[in-house]
Formats: sequence, C-alpha cells, structure tokens
Amino acid sequence: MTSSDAVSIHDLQKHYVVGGETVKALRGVSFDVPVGDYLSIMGPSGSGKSTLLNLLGCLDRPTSGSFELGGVDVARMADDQLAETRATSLGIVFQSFNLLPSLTVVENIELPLYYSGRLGRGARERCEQLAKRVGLGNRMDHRPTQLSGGQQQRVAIARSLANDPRFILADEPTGNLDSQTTDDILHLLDELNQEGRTLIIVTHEDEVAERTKRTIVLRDGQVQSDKRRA
Ligand SMILES: Nc1ncnc2c1ncn2[C@@H]1O[C@H](COP(=O)(O)OP(=O)(O)OP(=O)(O)O)[C@@H](O)[C@H]1O
Repeated sequence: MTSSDAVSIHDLQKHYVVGGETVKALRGVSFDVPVGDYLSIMGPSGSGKSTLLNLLGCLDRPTSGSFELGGVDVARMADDQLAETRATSLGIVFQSFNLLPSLTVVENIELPLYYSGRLGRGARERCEQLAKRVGLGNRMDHRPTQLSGGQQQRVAIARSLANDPRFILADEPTGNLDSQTTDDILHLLDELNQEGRTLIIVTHEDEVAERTKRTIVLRDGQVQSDKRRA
C-alpha cells in the first residue's frame, strides 16, 4: 500500500459456514486500487463479486487477510469506527436502489447525514443541490414509488454523495434499467470519477466495464485477470 492507494487488499478470504459446510466465497484475493481509479469487477455468478463488494463497503468482515481503506486497516477497526468509516468515506449504490419508500427524494438523500450525525445547518440545501445535480430538481418532494427506475437510481447516487465520500461502490447499478437510462446513469458515474473520486463497480455488462479504466475478473473466489485499459 502506498499513500496514493484508496484501497489495498491482501490475501482476502471469506468463508461462510452453512449447515456445517464451509463455502469459500473468496479464496485469497489481493489487489491495490489507486486514488482516482475507475475499476469494474466482473465474473460468473457465484464467483464472489458481491461478497467482495460487501467487504469493501464495510458491510461485512473478512475471515482472514487485510483490507486497508485510505491507509487504515479495516479488519482491525472496532464496530463504531467501522460504522463511522462507512458513513463518511464510502458511498454505496445498489442494483435495487434501496430507497426508503416513506421518505421524499430530498429526505432519502439526507439519510446518510442523519446516520453520520451531520444533519446540521445547510444540510437540506446541500441535499437539494445534489437532487438538482442528478436532474431531479423538480422532483424533490416525490416519493420513490412516484419515480421511474432511472430516477430512483439517480436519487441513490445523490444519496451516495451526501457525505462527499472519496470512494464510491456500486453493485450492478444499471442491472434494473433500460439501455437509455443505463447510459444516463453511467454518464453520472463517469462524472464522479472525473472529479477525482475512486469508483468500484460490480457488473455483468461489458458495456459498463468498457467505460471503466480497469477490469478485474473473479473466478471461484480468486482473481482470474486484472487488466487496465490503454
Ligand atoms: N451469506 C451467505 N451465506 C452462505 N453462502 C454465501 C453467502 N453469500 C454468498 N454465499 C456463497 O458464496 C459464493 C459467492 O457468492 P457471491 O454472491 O459473492 O457471488 P457473485 O459473484 O456476486 O454472484 P452473482 O453474480 O450471482 O450475484 C456463492 O457460492 C454463494 O452461494
């Protein structure tokens, strides 16, 4: 790991024990992600992509191996430190949007500020700016069920930016969207990388991977290939 690495993982293993049987979902994964990188993670179903993303997103802990985020070893963090890191350094975008149906667009965008205790003065205005940034300035008081899939994903992207994280993770962010909407969402993600944020996207789609700077392919819980585009 160098100071210019956003992420450094070494020999990461994740085993699940189900009914007395051990599933080795990750079997020794190592790679570094420099600050500002735009990385896609591909691989067949069951190869360990979501497991890896859950670890990178501090949503789960590895069985063994090290994972450093911005120079800090996540595996050794206490639970409250892990929650703090998740809230302030990371933005996560999911395939199924994961918006709260009872909240409006702007309230959904504010949610990470609530969790990180940053709902202070100016928060509402900042979140309104984020809604405008993703093209939803005229939908701020709508609820998720009143929005299209693409609009809901825009809300999720705006929400991932609420704490201004350096690092954005996305799990199949366009998996539920049609091709025109997919293109709009990918354009937004490209912009986030162009402004210097580090992006890691799990995808099945070549169209998505081709826009990124580098693709890692997982197979059976290991890195099969790691290629950077010219
Ligand atoms: N919570 C869990 N408990 C037990 N086994 C799990 C759990 N999560 C994942 N697995 C197993 O770990 C392996 C890797 O799963 P993972 O979901 O990471 O793959 P994936 O590449 O994301 O697949 P997909 O593309 O189908 O989403 C699979 O064999 C899966 O059955």
